[in-house]
Formats: sequence, C-alpha cells, structure tokens
Amino acid sequence: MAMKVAVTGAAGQIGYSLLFRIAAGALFGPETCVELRLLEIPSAINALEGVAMELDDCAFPLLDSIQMGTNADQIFDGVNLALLVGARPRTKDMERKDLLDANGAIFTAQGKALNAVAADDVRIGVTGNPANTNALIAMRNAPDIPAERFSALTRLDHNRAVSQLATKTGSRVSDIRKMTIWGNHSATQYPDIFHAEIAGRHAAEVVNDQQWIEQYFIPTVAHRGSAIIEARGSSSAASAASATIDAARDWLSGTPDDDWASMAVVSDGSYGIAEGLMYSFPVTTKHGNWEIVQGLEINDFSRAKMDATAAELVQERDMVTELGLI
Ligand SMILES: NC(=O)C1=CN([C@@H]2O[C@H](COP(=O)(O)OP(=O)(O)OC[C@H]3O[C@@H](n4cnc5c(N)ncnc54)[C@H](O)[C@@H]3O)[C@@H](O)[C@H]2O)C=CC1
Ligand SMILES: O=C([O-])CC(=O)C(=O)O
Repeated sequence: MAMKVAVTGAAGQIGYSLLFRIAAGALFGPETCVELRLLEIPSAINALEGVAMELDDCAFPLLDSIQMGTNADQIFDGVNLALLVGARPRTKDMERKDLLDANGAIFTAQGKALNAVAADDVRIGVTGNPANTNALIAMRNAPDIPAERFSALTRLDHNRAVSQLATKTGSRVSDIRKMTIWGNHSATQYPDIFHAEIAGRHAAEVVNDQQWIEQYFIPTVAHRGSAIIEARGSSSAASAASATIDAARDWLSGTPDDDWASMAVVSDGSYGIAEGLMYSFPVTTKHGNWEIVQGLEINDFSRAKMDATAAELVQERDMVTELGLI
C-alpha cells in the first residue's frame, strides 16, 4: 500500500530538497510507494508545477502520484503523514517571535483541515517556524487527532549539535549517541551533551571543557540558523529538509536500542516542564509512537537552561492564546 504524504510549502526552498528525497524512498525505504500531496498558496502554484515536472522527470520508481493544490481539505484527504513546512521564513533582523502572528492563521486552518480529513493513523511534523508554537496551534485546532501525533522539528538542532561535538572531539558522527535538544527551536534552546556518549564514553568527560560547552558549543548550535542566514542570505534549506526526513523516518520506524532522538512533543510534565507545552525532549520511538526518556539526572546548569527555554515557550503560548489562535 502506498503512503500518502502531504508537504505544505512544497514550492519553497526546503520543499525543493525534501520532495526528491521522499520520492526516492528516504522515508519508508525501497519497498514502499508514496503518493505526494503538495499544498501551496495560489501565487506559488506555477512554481510548484515546475517542481512536479522535475519530479516526473526523475522517473522515481516509488513515486505513485503527485497531487497539487491550494485547498487543504483536498490535499490532506486521507494522508498518513503531513509535513507542515509552508510558512514565512525569517529574514535578516527578524526575530522568530515576529513570525507568530503571520503564521498563526496558517496553522489554525491546517490543524482544522487535518482534523477533518486526515487518515486515522496520521502523524504531523511541523518544520515551519516558529515550529513549536505552530505545532501547538495545529494540535489545539485538531481536537480529534491524539495530541501525541504532533511534533515540531528540533532534529536539525540535534544534528548540528552532533556535528559540532564530532568536530571538537575528532570523532565520527556515527560514534555519537544520546544527544539532547531541550525546549524551543529558537536561540533559547538547550543542546545538552551531559547524557551524550562518544563511542560509549561520556561526552562531557571526553570534552572536559566547560568553557567550550558554554561559550562555543551552545551558542554555535543555538544561533546556527542566524549564521546561515547571514552567510547564505536565506535560511537553511537542504539541512532542514534532511532533518525533516530524519525526524519523520525515525518517528515511524523507531530509534536504535542504544540511542534516542530529539523531538518537540507535547509535555506530560516530565522534567518539570509544564504540561501541554510543545517542548523538545529526548525521546525513543517505536512503530510511530514516542516516549520521553525518563530518569536523566539534571544538573543545576542544565536546569536553568531548560527552564529558560520553557519560559519562552510559555510566552509564545500566552501570545497565541491572546491572539485567539488556541
Ligand atoms: N524547524 C527548523 O529546523 C527549520 C525551519 N525552517 C522554517 O521552514 C519554513 C519554510 O522555509 P523555506 O522553505 O526556506 O521557505 P520558502 O519561503 O522558500 O518556502 C515557503 C513556502 O511556503 C509557502 N506557503 C506559505 N503559506 C502557505 C500556506 N498557507 N499553505 C501552503 N504553503 C504556504 C510559500 O508559498 C512558499 O513556497 C520557514 O518557516 C522556515 O523558517 C527553516 C529551517 C529550519
Ligand atoms: O533560523 C531560521 O529562521 C531557520 C531555522 O529555523 C534554522 O536554520 O534553524
């Protein structure tokens, strides 16, 4: 049976990297066909048609069909996976909070449409910024879909953190396990190496350099999006698409026994994070379900950072509540 995958903002820069990898089998492997459902706004439909022509021209054996449109109820009909990428990207000098207002309307409408027409087993991954709060808005506007089916993308931050740690320690990314991103996909996020392992050894002990953690590692990961905008003149796209794939693939097919992933999911109060916040935790996944990793010891340094990023998410939640979006 083919998997129906919706991608919003499909004519955008992330879409241009994402669609070709999905069509090539990166999400479900070489045995599973996909039907692409691509949602755009009217002004981008021409561009989207061009992207669809290119998808056709790749002659991907696993790509069963492409449906394009501007009507969320039609595009989301029966979808098993919805990747909500479409949003207005941040530009230079714009803080992500400025985006809340602009994007709120998009995610209320899409939450309602998913609620009405998506498949019973739908999973929804939100990449469009501000991702955590957009996911919260979509979730709260889809009361018939279980809350745990919504997740916001912090996998890009997770991958950035793994890469920085590998470079610092001269190790391979494949030797690194149990990286954690806590909180918001924003500058307040907390990339935490205190539980991470490098070839089975405690990462923080291998690094043995608290100054590097505080003054280089955390700010480099947390401000990487801005650094890329500064350098490229537009926000990260190929890496964001790659992380969107990693996150959805691991969610559906499971994390390895000796590792976990970072996903922003609805808090159940674990680690003292207010229930109902869309907060990034370390999670293990199996068969499309996730569980927050329990029992990690949290030192005072981590506690303060986890609380600071939670406070920002509370502010965002309060703002969208005031705006009447949830
Ligand atoms: N969570 C993460 O790690 C990351 C998130 N992002 C975010 O991803 C989003 C997309 O980024 P790009 O592809 O670079 O932006 P882009 O501007 O190139 O593409 C966005 C697309 O969304 C479409 N769109 C806007 N409103 C829509 C709606 N209501 N329905 C369907 N489509 C709609 C636009 O027409 C456009 O084609 C941005 O919000 C960006 O900030 C980017 C990088 C990393
Ligand atoms: O910073 C941005 O606007 C794009 C983004 O989310 C990232 O690269 O992490």
